[in-house]
Amino acid sequence: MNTYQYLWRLIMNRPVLYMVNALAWTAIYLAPIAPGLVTKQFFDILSGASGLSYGVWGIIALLLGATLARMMLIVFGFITDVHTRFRMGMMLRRNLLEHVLKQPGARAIPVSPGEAISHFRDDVDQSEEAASWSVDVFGMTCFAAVSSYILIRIDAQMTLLVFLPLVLVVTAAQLATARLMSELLDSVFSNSVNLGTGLILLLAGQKMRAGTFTVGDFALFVYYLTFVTQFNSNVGKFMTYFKQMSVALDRLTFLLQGAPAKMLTIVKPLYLKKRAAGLALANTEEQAVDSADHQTEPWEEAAPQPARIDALERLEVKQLSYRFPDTGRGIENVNFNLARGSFTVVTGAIGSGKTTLVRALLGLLPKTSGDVLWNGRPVEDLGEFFVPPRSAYTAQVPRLYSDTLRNNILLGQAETDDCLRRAIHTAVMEDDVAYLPRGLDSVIGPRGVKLSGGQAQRTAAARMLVRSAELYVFDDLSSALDVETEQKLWERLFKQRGDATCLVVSHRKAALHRADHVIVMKDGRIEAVGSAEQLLQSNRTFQELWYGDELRTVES
Ligand SMILES: Nc1ncnc2c1ncn2[C@@H]1O[C@H](COP(=O)(O)OP(=O)(O)OP(=O)(O)O)[C@@H](O)[C@H]1O
Repeated sequence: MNTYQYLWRLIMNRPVLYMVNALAWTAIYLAPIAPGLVTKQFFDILSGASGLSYGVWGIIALLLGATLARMMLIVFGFITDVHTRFRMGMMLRRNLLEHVLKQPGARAIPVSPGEAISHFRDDVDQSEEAASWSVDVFGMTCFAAVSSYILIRIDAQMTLLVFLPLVLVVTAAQLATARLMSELLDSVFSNSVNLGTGLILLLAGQKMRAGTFTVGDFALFVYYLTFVTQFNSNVGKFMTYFKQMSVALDRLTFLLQGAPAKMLTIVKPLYLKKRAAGLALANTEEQAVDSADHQTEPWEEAAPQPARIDALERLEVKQLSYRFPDTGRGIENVNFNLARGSFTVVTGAIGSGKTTLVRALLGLLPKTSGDVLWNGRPVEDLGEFFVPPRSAYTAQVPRLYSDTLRNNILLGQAETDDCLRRAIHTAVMEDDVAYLPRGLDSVIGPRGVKLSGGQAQRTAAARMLVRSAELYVFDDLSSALDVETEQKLWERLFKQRGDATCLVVSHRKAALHRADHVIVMKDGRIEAVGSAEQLLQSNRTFQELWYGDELRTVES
């Protein structure tokens, strides 16, 4: 999709609303034609070049009426413009977000979250801006056409001088490279218009002396020139915005990671609340889209019933592989089974593939090959399947938000019974909550900066434990915990988990001791499987990890 097609598809998002907006702004830009002609008449009357047809008060009343009418048009134009822009921007953000949310969680965006947010904000704004200015350019072109027709009829030579700067502007904007900033273009525009004004003054003086040009004509030229100035700089602005829109399109397409750019502009319902006032037309369009795709708004539907799930008896992972496209590293042909109620620890040296394994299993990374079977049935879409109440997951790096501790843990889930208190207790957070100035209602700062590393990890654990799940997956939960706290955490978890199944990435003895099975990873493959006792006898990697941990404990 090139930039023209992108602009066209944005416009076709709400074609009727766009047309209403274009008509409103065309009327606004054409509005000065009438007061220009009235002004000419006024000065011609004063200088005696024309007879008195309306009277001076009549002319003043006409000017006031034209100004009032233009003001009302401008108010209407702003309303239509806001509606048009808002819907374009919402459509882009909605479609982009839908795409991102459907991607495997760990590869949802190809850039950092901060960069993605700025693409969502700035690139969408740039696109909206260019689309919105296309309306102004159309309106101003209509003004240029009508005014030049009137001016040519008065004096063709002078008209050329008025419109000469326009030609310069369009050429300058066309030649402008990415490095030529819009400020520089602006200065080119205003100076070329000043030049034009000077030339008109020089020529008008001569012609007025020769009697071929009236004071009214002069007033009309100067009056229209003001609007031609606007036209010049706005055409230039549109061209600059259009170029920026092309960059914005590239960035937004990059976020789609290979998906077709057309999906950005697919028209889908926005679920905007219907307004009592506002544009009847816009409402009609909204309703048309709504009735085509959806009969009711999501919040008007009955609350979704919790998914009926098939309790986990046995999870089988067969030949699971994933390779990172850039490094070629990852996991290769991983096979293991988890029985209901078992506690399995995945261990291995740094970079051996533990995180990649759990992420590929949960569909957070798109598996290259292999199968996952839940009670013997293959799971089609791992990312959609492995969510509460089937499974809950704590990532190695907790993702916390600038909100209260309570909201960070609940993450939108309703606070029922004493689930929150139990989750906090299992995650060994009760003392931290007691010491925080406002307890669970303390705001923890951007990314949870007000919490220590251990507190942040336990908050993430509480977030997972507050959800009841058949399968709990912990990725190196204890890396920022002291040995004593970690010991407590596993003890409490063992007491409270019932027959939930646990898959834990860890190299710590507190977890390894409790494991029914330990899986040792090396270079992306399973090197050995067994109990900690068996592996201590037979596996060198495991021995190194075990004694290395002991050494670290002694040193600390
Ligand atoms: N985002 C990534 N892009 C490319 N390669 C990656 C990426 N993440 C991990 N890898 C590579 O994949 C391999 C497995 O990494 P992984 O993070 O799964 O190891 P790990 O055993 O979990 O390590 P750690 O103990 O540090 O968490 C490593 O060689 C690593 O360099």
